[in-house]
Amino acid sequence: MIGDFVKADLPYFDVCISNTPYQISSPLVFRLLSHRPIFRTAILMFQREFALRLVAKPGSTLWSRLSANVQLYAKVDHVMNVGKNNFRPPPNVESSVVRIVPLDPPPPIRFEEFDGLNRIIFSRRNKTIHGNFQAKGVTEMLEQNWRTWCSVNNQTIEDDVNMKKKIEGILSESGYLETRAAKMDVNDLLKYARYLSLTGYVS
Ligand SMILES: C[S@@+](CC[C@H](N)C(=O)[O-])C[C@H]1O[C@@H](n2cnc3c(N)ncnc32)[C@H](O)[C@@H]1O
Repeated sequence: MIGDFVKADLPYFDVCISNTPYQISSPLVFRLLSHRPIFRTAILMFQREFALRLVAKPGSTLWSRLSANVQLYAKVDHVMNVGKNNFRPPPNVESSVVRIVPLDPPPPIRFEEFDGLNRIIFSRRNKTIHGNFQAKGVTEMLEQNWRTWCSVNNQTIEDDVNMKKKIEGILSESGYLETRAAKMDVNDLLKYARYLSLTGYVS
């Protein structure tokens, strides 16, 4: 293609095959997943570590915000290893080819809402959700989201809001208080993100 794949207007396509520089791996994947109409399949080459995070399963050491964000929207498979000695001169890193097949229809949540939750809970993925929501800065951000949500939805805000208590209440209601992101699969995360989004805490 001519131009920057991440920024250019993309024409209709059914299949995408690419071997781009590895520094644009993440924007490339998210550009593809947000593209409409949904394409059929993409065959892409990435640095091995990035590819393994794309396909990582919940509970494994590589399960991360990237794995969850991508697997919410697509089925991802590792197709083959491509060793560095296949190139002249050999690069410093190993490569892998992956296949990305977007889910059609896509899941019923905005990417920003799902990623908003993942950003918080994968920052310390082995801590409990409860622990992560107590982290410095997180309570302030949730309060900001909640206040915006209240004003958009014409909800009255009490004078003396105890945000920590409010968040504790929401977390216990959700049933995920003691769960760790490292162990949550995409369905758990989706359910939880929808819950927080409906109550105004992630946006
Ligand atoms: C590793 S080479 C691969 C060339 C060829 N596709 C192949 O497999 O032999 C990476 C290619 O990606 C192109 N490229 C770099 N940044 C890009 C971007 N942001 N959008 C689209 N193409 C890009 C480069 O111009 C270069 O041709």
